[in-house]
This record gives sequence, structure tokens and C-alpha cells, in this order.
Amino acid sequence: MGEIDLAFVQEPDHRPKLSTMEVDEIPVIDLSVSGTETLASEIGKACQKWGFFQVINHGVPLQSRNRVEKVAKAFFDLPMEEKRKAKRDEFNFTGYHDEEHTKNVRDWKEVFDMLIQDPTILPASYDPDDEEIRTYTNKWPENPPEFRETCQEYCREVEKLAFRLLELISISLGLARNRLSDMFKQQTGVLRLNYYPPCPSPELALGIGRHRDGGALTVLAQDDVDGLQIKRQSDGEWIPVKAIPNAYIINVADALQVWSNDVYVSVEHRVVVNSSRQRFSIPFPQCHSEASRGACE
Ligand SMILES: O=C(O)CCC(=O)C(=O)O
Ligand SMILES: [Fe+2]
Repeated sequence: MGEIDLAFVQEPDHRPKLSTMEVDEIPVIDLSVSGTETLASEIGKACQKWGFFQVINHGVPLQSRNRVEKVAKAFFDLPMEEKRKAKRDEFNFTGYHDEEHTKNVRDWKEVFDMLIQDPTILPASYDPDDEEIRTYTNKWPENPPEFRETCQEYCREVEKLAFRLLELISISLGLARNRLSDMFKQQTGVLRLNYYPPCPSPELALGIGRHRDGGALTVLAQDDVDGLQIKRQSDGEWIPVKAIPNAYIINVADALQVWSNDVYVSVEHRVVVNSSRQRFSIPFPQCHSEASRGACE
């Protein structure tokens, strides 16, 4: 089957069409202009119709984002044996990983996962009667030396944006401003660095197969290489999300769909790879332990 391992090959129905179609439909919301009520209403409409929107003038310092992008590139550029020193293991899911599967097909990507709250204490199982807990800690690479501090600083900045968005979403649902954000005093999210290397058969594989995100919402930074596609609700077509420099892509995740009684939608998305350019993205999921257990109010 061509030049890639069969483990990466999608079933024919799920292979991407590598068209150059560009669609500019997903709402772009400027967080610096309108008043709170207007913003909440725009966001609410986007969450209903698309489950996705982009934000500009969002308050995350560009310097902090540039720095984290730089250390991510430097880390994934390291030789494989160096990256594997920070590899995930069976006891701790943090660190480097290059064997993730989505829907049983291997993704064409490498990732680095770090806990936003270190240590993070989580229930040992999804069984609500199981009292056992597990403690997880971060695994940091030695190189680049500024990796840890840079990522931690970025997490603090992007978390402020995630909380602001949760407040606006709460207002948009007719709830008190802090109704949703109050559930996140105990943060259990994992900041992920995604690296998609060039792929010799981009018509057969995906950077990430189709999926919906867990948690409440995801705040995603992507670079200038397109690749993210979402499944349009109106007709089930896969449409690309155009990268706007320095914007964030926000998507409703599963817990928010449940909390909104299915008014807001957690939409399927995937990542298409290409044969010439590498791509980087950084998702920040807003999660908490009840959401990650699936036990939502
Ligand atoms: O790389 C992207 O643009 C999307 C990443 C994503 O969907 C995920 O990590 O869940
Ligand atoms: Fe995702």
C-alpha cells in the first residue's frame, strides 16, 4: 500500500479529499470590541450552529505563544532517541508519544502531553463507586532547557482565555457568569503539543482521525499550515478551518454539549496532513475530573 505502514491507512470512506477548497465560514469573533452581552450572544450562536469559532484580540500575549511554538519545534526536531527519553509509560500518560491511534487507525503525528496542574489527582476508574485515586506528575525533557518554564507560562496565559470564554458561554446559556468556570477550580486538563511530520501518502492517512474532544471546550493554537477540518452540521461535508495568524480556534467539547442540553454541539473534526510541510498545533482542553468521568450535571 504505497510508502506508509498499513497501520496508518484509513478505510476508503474516511480518506481525505485533498482538494484546495477554501471555506471561510466559521465565525471569527473579536474579543476586544463588543460588550459582554453582545459577545456572549455571538458565541452562543457559533456554538449552536458550528460548535467551532475563532477568536482574535484574545489577550494571550503573542510572545508567550511564539516562545512555546519555538520550544515545541526544537523538541520535535531532536533525534528520536532523545525524544524517547521523555516517553509516556504505562504508569504515567504525560510526556512524548508517537503511537496514538484514533478509531483504531494510527495517527500520523507525534505528541507531547503535560498536566496543567502538577500533580493531578484523578479517579482510578470511571466507576462512580470506585474510591481509588491515582496521582500523575509531569515528565519533562532535558532539552530544550527552557521547555518546562515556557510551557508552564503559556498554560497560565491560555487558561485565562479559557476562563473568560467559559464565563461568556455561561452568560450565553442564561446562567450566572461563574456557573461553568466554578467547576474548574480543580483543573485536570492536559496541554498537548502536536507535531505532524510531512507524510508521503497524505491521501491515505490522517494526522488525527475523526473525533470529538472530551472536556468542556478546547482552545487551539495552530500554525500557518492548514490541516484542521470539521464536519459541517448542515450537510456532513468535511470543511477546512482557515488558519488566521495568531487567532485561537475554540470548539465545544462533549461535556459542554451535555451541560447545554444538546443546544451547543461537540462537532467531529480531523487533521489532514500534507507531503511537503510539517505542521504544529497546541490544544488546551478545559477539563475537570467530573467531566473526565463523564458524570455531568
Ligand atoms: O491539530 C489540530 O488542528 C487539531 C488537534 C485536535 O483536534 C486534537 O488534538 O484533539
Ligand atoms: Fe480534537
